Amino acid sequence: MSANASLERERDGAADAAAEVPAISVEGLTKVYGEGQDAVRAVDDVDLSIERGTTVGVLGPNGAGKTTTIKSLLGLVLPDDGTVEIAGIDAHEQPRAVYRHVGAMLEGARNVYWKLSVRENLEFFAALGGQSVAAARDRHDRLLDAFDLAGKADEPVNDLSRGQKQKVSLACTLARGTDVVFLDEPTLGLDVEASLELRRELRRLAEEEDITIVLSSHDMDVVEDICDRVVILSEGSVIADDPVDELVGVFETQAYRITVEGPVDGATRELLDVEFDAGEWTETGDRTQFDVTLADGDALYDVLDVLRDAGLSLADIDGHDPDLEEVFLEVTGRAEGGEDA
Ligand SMILES: Nc1ncnc2c1ncn2[C@@H]1O[C@H](COP(=O)(O)OP(=O)(O)OP(=O)(O)O)[C@@H](O)[C@H]1O
Repeated sequence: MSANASLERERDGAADAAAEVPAISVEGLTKVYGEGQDAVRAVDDVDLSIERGTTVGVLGPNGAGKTTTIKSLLGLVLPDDGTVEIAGIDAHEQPRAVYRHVGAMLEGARNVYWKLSVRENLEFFAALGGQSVAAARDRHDRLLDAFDLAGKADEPVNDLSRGQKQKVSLACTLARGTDVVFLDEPTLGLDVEASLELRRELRRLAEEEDITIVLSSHDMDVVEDICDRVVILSEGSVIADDPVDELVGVFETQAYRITVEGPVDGATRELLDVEFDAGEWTETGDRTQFDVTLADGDALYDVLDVLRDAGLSLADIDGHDPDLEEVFLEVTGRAEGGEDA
Protein backbone atom coordinates (compact mmCIF):
# COMPACT_ATOMS: atom_id res chain seq x y z
CA MET A 1 0.00 0.00 0.00
CA SER A 2 1.37 3.46 -0.87
CA ALA A 3 2.11 5.97 1.86
CA ASN A 4 -0.75 8.12 0.59
CA ALA A 5 -3.25 5.27 0.56
CA SER A 6 -2.25 4.37 4.08
CA LEU A 7 -2.65 8.00 5.12
CA GLU A 8 -6.10 8.12 3.53
CA ARG A 9 -7.09 4.95 5.40
CA GLU A 10 -5.76 6.32 8.65
CA ARG A 11 -7.75 9.49 8.05
CA ASP A 12 -10.91 7.49 7.23
CA GLY A 13 -10.45 5.43 10.37
CA ALA A 14 -10.07 8.56 12.44
CA ALA A 15 -13.18 10.00 10.79
CA ASP A 16 -15.22 6.89 11.66
CA ALA A 17 -14.17 7.09 15.27
CA ALA A 18 -14.85 10.82 15.30
CA ALA A 19 -18.42 10.29 14.04
CA GLU A 20 -19.34 8.89 17.45
CA VAL A 21 -17.99 11.72 19.57
CA PRO A 22 -18.67 15.44 19.35
CA ALA A 23 -16.43 17.30 16.91
CA ILE A 24 -15.47 19.64 19.73
CA SER A 25 -15.85 19.06 23.43
CA VAL A 26 -14.73 21.58 26.05
CA GLU A 27 -15.10 21.20 29.81
CA GLY A 28 -14.25 23.76 32.47
CA LEU A 29 -11.90 25.67 30.17
CA THR A 30 -10.19 28.44 32.14
CA LYS A 31 -7.35 30.76 31.15
CA VAL A 32 -5.93 33.46 33.38
CA TYR A 33 -3.35 35.92 32.03
CA GLY A 34 -1.01 37.58 34.52
CA GLU A 35 -0.93 37.23 38.28
CA GLY A 36 -2.20 38.83 41.47
CA GLN A 37 -4.00 42.13 41.07
CA ASP A 38 -3.18 42.28 37.37
CA ALA A 39 -4.66 38.83 36.63
CA VAL A 40 -7.23 38.74 33.82
CA ARG A 41 -9.61 35.78 33.74
CA ALA A 42 -9.87 35.72 29.94
CA VAL A 43 -11.83 32.43 29.84
CA ASP A 44 -13.73 31.33 32.92
CA ASP A 45 -15.02 27.77 33.24
CA VAL A 46 -16.39 27.40 29.70
CA ASP A 47 -18.23 24.21 28.68
CA LEU A 48 -19.11 23.48 25.05
CA SER A 49 -20.11 20.47 23.03
CA ILE A 50 -20.34 20.86 19.26
CA GLU A 51 -21.72 18.11 17.03
CA ARG A 52 -20.20 17.27 13.66
CA GLY A 53 -21.51 19.26 10.70
CA THR A 54 -22.61 22.18 12.88
CA THR A 55 -21.72 25.79 12.17
CA VAL A 56 -21.30 27.76 15.37
CA GLY A 57 -20.84 31.52 15.66
CA VAL A 58 -18.86 32.75 18.63
CA LEU A 59 -19.86 36.31 19.50
CA GLY A 60 -19.00 38.71 22.26
CA PRO A 61 -17.86 42.26 22.91
CA ASN A 62 -14.16 43.17 22.67
CA GLY A 63 -12.14 41.35 25.32
CA ALA A 64 -14.89 38.77 25.95
CA GLY A 65 -12.46 35.88 25.48
CA LYS A 66 -13.33 34.74 21.94
CA THR A 67 -9.76 34.60 20.62
CA THR A 68 -8.41 32.97 23.78
CA THR A 69 -11.14 30.33 23.62
CA ILE A 70 -10.49 29.58 19.94
CA LYS A 71 -6.71 29.49 20.43
CA SER A 72 -7.19 27.09 23.35
CA LEU A 73 -9.29 24.84 21.11
CA LEU A 74 -6.46 24.85 18.60
CA GLY A 75 -3.84 24.06 21.23
CA LEU A 76 -2.16 27.45 20.65
CA VAL A 77 -2.90 28.66 24.18
CA LEU A 78 -2.28 26.41 27.18
CA PRO A 79 -5.29 26.67 29.53
CA ASP A 80 -4.90 26.86 33.30
CA ASP A 81 -7.75 24.42 33.77
CA GLY A 82 -10.21 22.27 31.85
CA THR A 83 -10.02 19.94 28.87
CA VAL A 84 -10.40 20.38 25.13
CA GLU A 85 -11.05 17.46 22.83
CA ILE A 86 -11.26 17.63 19.05
CA ALA A 87 -12.86 14.52 17.55
CA GLY A 88 -12.28 12.83 20.89
CA ILE A 89 -8.54 13.63 20.96
CA ASP A 90 -7.12 15.73 23.80
CA ALA A 91 -5.80 18.94 22.21
CA HIS A 92 -3.03 19.42 24.73
CA GLU A 93 -1.88 15.85 25.16
CA GLN A 94 -1.87 15.05 21.43
CA PRO A 95 -1.51 18.32 19.52
CA ARG A 96 -0.12 16.64 16.40
CA ALA A 97 -3.02 14.19 16.16
CA VAL A 98 -5.45 17.08 16.61
CA TYR A 99 -3.72 19.03 13.86
CA ARG A 100 -4.87 16.41 11.33
CA HIS A 101 -8.47 17.35 12.11
CA VAL A 102 -8.32 21.14 12.26
CA GLY A 103 -7.75 24.03 9.91
CA ALA A 104 -7.80 27.65 11.01
CA MET A 105 -7.81 31.09 9.48
CA LEU A 106 -6.91 33.45 12.27
CA GLU A 107 -5.09 36.34 10.68
CA GLY A 108 -6.76 36.94 7.36
CA ALA A 109 -4.58 37.05 4.26
CA ARG A 110 -1.35 37.15 6.21
CA ASN A 111 -1.02 33.35 6.29
CA VAL A 112 -0.56 32.83 2.54
CA TYR A 113 2.61 33.09 0.44
CA TRP A 114 2.29 36.10 -1.79
CA LYS A 115 5.05 35.05 -4.21
CA LEU A 116 3.46 31.68 -4.93
CA SER A 117 0.51 31.36 -7.30
CA VAL A 118 -2.98 30.74 -5.99
CA ARG A 119 -2.86 27.04 -6.91
CA GLU A 120 0.65 26.60 -5.48
CA ASN A 121 -0.59 28.00 -2.19
CA LEU A 122 -3.47 25.51 -2.13
CA GLU A 123 -1.08 22.67 -2.92
CA PHE A 124 1.38 23.80 -0.28
CA PHE A 125 -1.26 23.87 2.46
CA ALA A 126 -2.74 20.54 1.35
CA ALA A 127 0.75 18.99 1.43
CA LEU A 128 1.25 20.31 4.98
CA GLY A 129 -1.79 18.25 5.90
CA GLY A 130 -0.22 15.18 4.30
CA GLN A 131 -2.29 15.18 1.08
CA SER A 132 -0.82 14.42 -2.33
CA VAL A 133 -1.29 17.08 -5.02
CA ALA A 134 -3.18 14.60 -7.22
CA ALA A 135 -5.60 13.61 -4.44
CA ALA A 136 -6.38 17.21 -3.62
CA ARG A 137 -6.75 18.52 -7.19
CA ASP A 138 -10.52 18.07 -7.48
CA ARG A 139 -11.09 19.71 -4.16
CA HIS A 140 -8.86 22.62 -5.16
CA ASP A 141 -10.64 23.06 -8.50
CA ARG A 142 -13.93 23.24 -6.66
CA LEU A 143 -12.62 25.77 -4.16
CA LEU A 144 -11.21 27.90 -7.00
CA ASP A 145 -14.60 27.83 -8.73
CA ALA A 146 -16.56 28.49 -5.54
CA PHE A 147 -14.45 31.55 -4.78
CA ASP A 148 -14.35 32.76 -8.39
CA LEU A 149 -10.58 32.35 -8.47
CA ALA A 150 -10.24 29.83 -11.33
CA GLY A 151 -9.08 32.57 -13.73
CA LYS A 152 -6.41 33.63 -11.24
CA ALA A 153 -5.14 30.13 -10.38
CA ASP A 154 -1.69 30.68 -11.92
CA GLU A 155 -1.16 34.27 -10.82
CA PRO A 156 0.99 35.15 -7.85
CA VAL A 157 -1.17 36.05 -4.85
CA ASN A 158 0.70 39.35 -4.69
CA ASP A 159 -1.07 40.52 -7.87
CA LEU A 160 -4.57 39.95 -6.51
CA SER A 161 -6.93 42.43 -4.88
CA ARG A 162 -7.35 42.51 -1.10
CA GLY A 163 -10.66 40.66 -1.25
CA GLN A 164 -9.19 38.01 -3.58
CA LYS A 165 -6.24 37.51 -1.21
CA GLN A 166 -8.71 36.99 1.61
CA LYS A 167 -10.50 34.36 -0.48
CA VAL A 168 -7.20 32.60 -1.25
CA SER A 169 -6.43 32.53 2.45
CA LEU A 170 -9.77 30.96 3.16
CA ALA A 171 -9.40 28.46 0.32
CA CYS A 172 -5.99 27.47 1.75
CA THR A 173 -7.60 26.84 5.14
CA LEU A 174 -10.12 24.56 3.42
CA ALA A 175 -7.56 23.00 1.03
CA ARG A 176 -6.41 20.42 3.53
CA GLY A 177 -9.89 18.96 3.80
CA THR A 178 -9.92 18.87 7.61
CA ASP A 179 -13.17 18.08 9.37
CA VAL A 180 -13.08 21.04 11.81
CA VAL A 181 -12.43 24.59 10.65
CA PHE A 182 -11.95 27.73 12.75
CA LEU A 183 -12.48 31.05 11.00
CA ASP A 184 -11.84 34.43 12.55
CA GLU A 185 -13.76 37.20 10.76
CA PRO A 186 -13.81 35.30 7.44
CA THR A 187 -15.72 37.98 5.53
CA LEU A 188 -13.68 40.96 6.69
CA GLY A 189 -12.68 43.02 3.65
CA LEU A 190 -14.87 41.08 1.21
CA ASP A 191 -17.40 42.86 -1.00
CA VAL A 192 -21.04 41.82 -0.86
CA GLU A 193 -20.81 39.36 -3.76
CA ALA A 194 -17.67 37.69 -2.38
CA SER A 195 -19.21 37.48 1.07
CA LEU A 196 -22.27 35.75 -0.41
CA GLU A 197 -20.04 33.29 -2.33
CA LEU A 198 -18.20 32.50 0.84
CA ARG A 199 -21.41 31.96 2.82
CA ARG A 200 -22.69 29.59 0.11
CA GLU A 201 -19.50 27.56 0.21
CA LEU A 202 -19.43 27.37 4.01
CA ARG A 203 -23.06 26.23 4.10
CA ARG A 204 -22.30 23.60 1.47
CA LEU A 205 -19.24 22.33 3.38
CA ALA A 206 -21.27 21.95 6.57
CA GLU A 207 -24.26 20.34 4.87
CA GLU A 208 -22.65 18.10 2.26
CA GLU A 209 -19.25 17.33 3.74
CA ASP A 210 -20.23 17.29 7.40
CA ILE A 211 -17.52 19.78 8.24
CA THR A 212 -17.76 21.50 11.62
CA ILE A 213 -17.21 25.25 11.43
CA VAL A 214 -16.55 27.62 14.31
CA LEU A 215 -16.43 31.25 13.33
CA SER A 216 -16.15 34.57 15.05
CA SER A 217 -17.54 37.56 13.25
CA HIS A 218 -18.79 41.03 13.96
CA ASP A 219 -20.96 40.75 10.85
CA MET A 220 -24.29 39.63 12.27
CA ASP A 221 -25.74 39.00 8.80
CA VAL A 222 -23.08 36.37 8.19
CA VAL A 223 -23.70 34.73 11.55
CA GLU A 224 -27.48 34.79 11.09
CA ASP A 225 -27.14 33.47 7.57
CA ILE A 226 -24.85 30.50 8.06
CA CYS A 227 -24.69 29.54 11.72
CA ASP A 228 -26.91 26.88 13.25
CA ARG A 229 -25.99 27.95 16.71
CA VAL A 230 -24.61 30.99 18.48
CA VAL A 231 -22.44 31.07 21.58
CA ILE A 232 -22.20 34.49 23.22
CA LEU A 233 -19.26 35.13 25.52
CA SER A 234 -18.99 37.98 27.99
CA GLU A 235 -16.12 38.46 30.45
CA GLY A 236 -14.86 34.97 29.73
CA SER A 237 -18.16 33.17 30.40
CA VAL A 238 -20.82 31.70 28.11
CA ILE A 239 -23.95 33.84 28.62
CA ALA A 240 -26.00 32.34 25.78
CA ASP A 241 -25.67 29.13 23.78
CA ASP A 242 -28.70 28.62 21.56
CA PRO A 243 -29.83 27.85 18.03
CA VAL A 244 -29.85 31.13 16.05
CA ASP A 245 -33.59 30.91 15.38
CA GLU A 246 -34.39 30.40 19.04
CA LEU A 247 -32.23 33.27 20.14
CA VAL A 248 -33.98 35.65 17.77
CA GLY A 249 -37.35 33.97 18.38
CA VAL A 250 -37.22 34.49 22.15
CA PHE A 251 -37.00 38.23 21.64
CA GLU A 252 -39.31 38.38 18.67
CA THR A 253 -42.57 38.07 20.55
CA GLN A 254 -41.50 40.30 23.40
CA ALA A 255 -40.15 43.38 21.68
CA TYR A 256 -42.67 46.09 20.88
CA ARG A 257 -42.54 49.58 19.40
CA ILE A 258 -45.29 51.69 20.94
CA THR A 259 -46.62 55.03 19.69
CA VAL A 260 -48.83 57.29 21.81
CA GLU A 261 -50.58 60.59 21.08
CA GLY A 262 -48.87 63.67 22.50
CA PRO A 263 -45.78 64.08 24.69
CA VAL A 264 -44.93 61.75 27.59
CA ASP A 265 -43.93 63.45 30.85
CA GLY A 266 -40.65 62.69 32.64
CA ALA A 267 -42.19 60.73 35.53
CA THR A 268 -44.07 58.39 33.16
CA ARG A 269 -40.95 57.88 31.05
CA GLU A 270 -38.97 57.01 34.15
CA LEU A 271 -41.61 54.56 35.33
CA LEU A 272 -41.69 52.86 31.91
CA ASP A 273 -37.92 52.78 31.85
CA VAL A 274 -37.57 51.26 35.32
CA GLU A 275 -40.42 48.77 34.97
CA PHE A 276 -40.17 47.80 31.29
CA ASP A 277 -36.74 48.91 30.13
CA ALA A 278 -38.32 51.45 27.75
CA GLY A 279 -35.89 53.19 25.39
CA GLU A 280 -35.33 54.69 21.93
CA TRP A 281 -37.67 57.59 22.71
CA THR A 282 -38.52 59.72 19.67
CA GLU A 283 -41.02 62.53 19.27
CA THR A 284 -42.42 63.18 15.82
CA GLY A 285 -45.18 65.73 15.27
CA ASP A 286 -47.79 65.15 17.94
CA ARG A 287 -46.71 61.63 18.71
CA THR A 288 -44.14 59.90 20.92
CA GLN A 289 -42.63 56.54 20.13
CA PHE A 290 -40.59 54.14 22.30
CA ASP A 291 -39.46 50.51 22.41
CA VAL A 292 -39.98 48.01 25.20
CA THR A 293 -38.61 44.49 25.62
CA LEU A 294 -40.85 42.52 27.93
CA ALA A 295 -40.19 39.49 30.08
CA ASP A 296 -43.43 37.86 28.89
CA GLY A 297 -46.48 38.59 26.74
CA ASP A 298 -48.68 39.53 29.74
CA ALA A 299 -46.37 42.41 30.65
CA LEU A 300 -47.70 44.26 27.61
CA TYR A 301 -51.00 44.76 29.48
CA ASP A 302 -49.06 46.28 32.38
CA VAL A 303 -47.45 48.76 29.95
CA LEU A 304 -50.88 49.68 28.62
CA ASP A 305 -52.11 50.20 32.21
CA VAL A 306 -49.28 52.68 32.84
CA LEU A 307 -50.14 54.56 29.65
CA ARG A 308 -53.82 54.71 30.58
CA ASP A 309 -53.08 55.89 34.13
CA ALA A 310 -50.94 58.68 32.64
CA GLY A 311 -53.88 59.74 30.44
CA LEU A 312 -52.07 58.78 27.23
CA SER A 313 -53.90 57.34 24.24
CA LEU A 314 -52.35 54.60 22.19
CA ALA A 315 -51.79 55.38 18.51
CA ASP A 316 -49.98 52.23 17.42
CA ILE A 317 -48.36 49.09 18.74
CA ASP A 318 -46.03 47.11 16.63
CA GLY A 319 -44.40 43.74 17.27
CA HIS A 320 -40.85 44.56 16.33
CA ASP A 321 -38.64 41.80 14.87
CA PRO A 322 -35.15 42.15 16.22
CA ASP A 323 -32.11 40.95 14.30
CA LEU A 324 -29.27 39.07 15.89
CA GLU A 325 -27.35 42.25 16.60
CA GLU A 326 -30.14 43.58 18.81
CA VAL A 327 -30.41 40.23 20.56
CA PHE A 328 -26.66 40.22 21.10
CA LEU A 329 -26.67 43.73 22.59
CA GLU A 330 -29.61 42.84 24.80
CA VAL A 331 -28.03 39.62 26.08
CA THR A 332 -24.59 41.16 26.71
CA GLY A 333 -26.24 44.24 28.28
CA ARG A 334 -28.14 41.99 30.69
CA ALA A 335 -25.00 40.11 31.62
CA GLU A 336 -23.18 43.35 32.39
CA GLY A 337 -26.22 44.83 34.15
CA GLY A 338 -26.19 42.03 36.76
CA GLU A 339 -29.42 42.04 38.75
CA ASP A 340 -31.17 44.36 36.32
CA ALA A 341 -31.22 41.37 34.01
N1 LIG B 1 -1.45 37.47 25.83
C1 LIG B 1 -2.22 38.11 26.71
N2 LIG B 1 -1.71 38.62 27.84
C2 LIG B 1 -2.48 39.26 28.75
N3 LIG B 1 -3.81 39.46 28.61
C3 LIG B 1 -4.39 38.98 27.50
C4 LIG B 1 -3.63 38.29 26.48
N4 LIG B 1 -4.48 37.92 25.48
C5 LIG B 1 -5.71 38.36 25.85
N5 LIG B 1 -5.65 38.99 27.05
C6 LIG B 1 -6.80 39.57 27.78
O1 LIG B 1 -7.77 38.55 27.93
C7 LIG B 1 -9.08 39.07 27.73
C8 LIG B 1 -9.77 38.32 26.58
O2 LIG B 1 -9.08 38.63 25.38
P1 LIG B 1 -9.46 37.96 23.96
O3 LIG B 1 -8.49 38.46 22.96
O4 LIG B 1 -9.58 36.49 24.14
O5 LIG B 1 -10.90 38.59 23.72
P2 LIG B 1 -11.75 38.71 22.35
O6 LIG B 1 -13.15 38.41 22.75
O7 LIG B 1 -11.13 37.90 21.28
O8 LIG B 1 -11.61 40.27 22.03
P3 LIG B 1 -11.65 41.05 20.59
O9 LIG B 1 -13.04 40.98 20.07
O10 LIG B 1 -11.28 42.45 21.02
O11 LIG B 1 -10.62 40.41 19.72
C9 LIG B 1 -8.92 40.56 27.46
O12 LIG B 1 -9.11 41.26 28.68
C10 LIG B 1 -7.49 40.68 27.00
O13 LIG B 1 -6.96 41.94 27.32
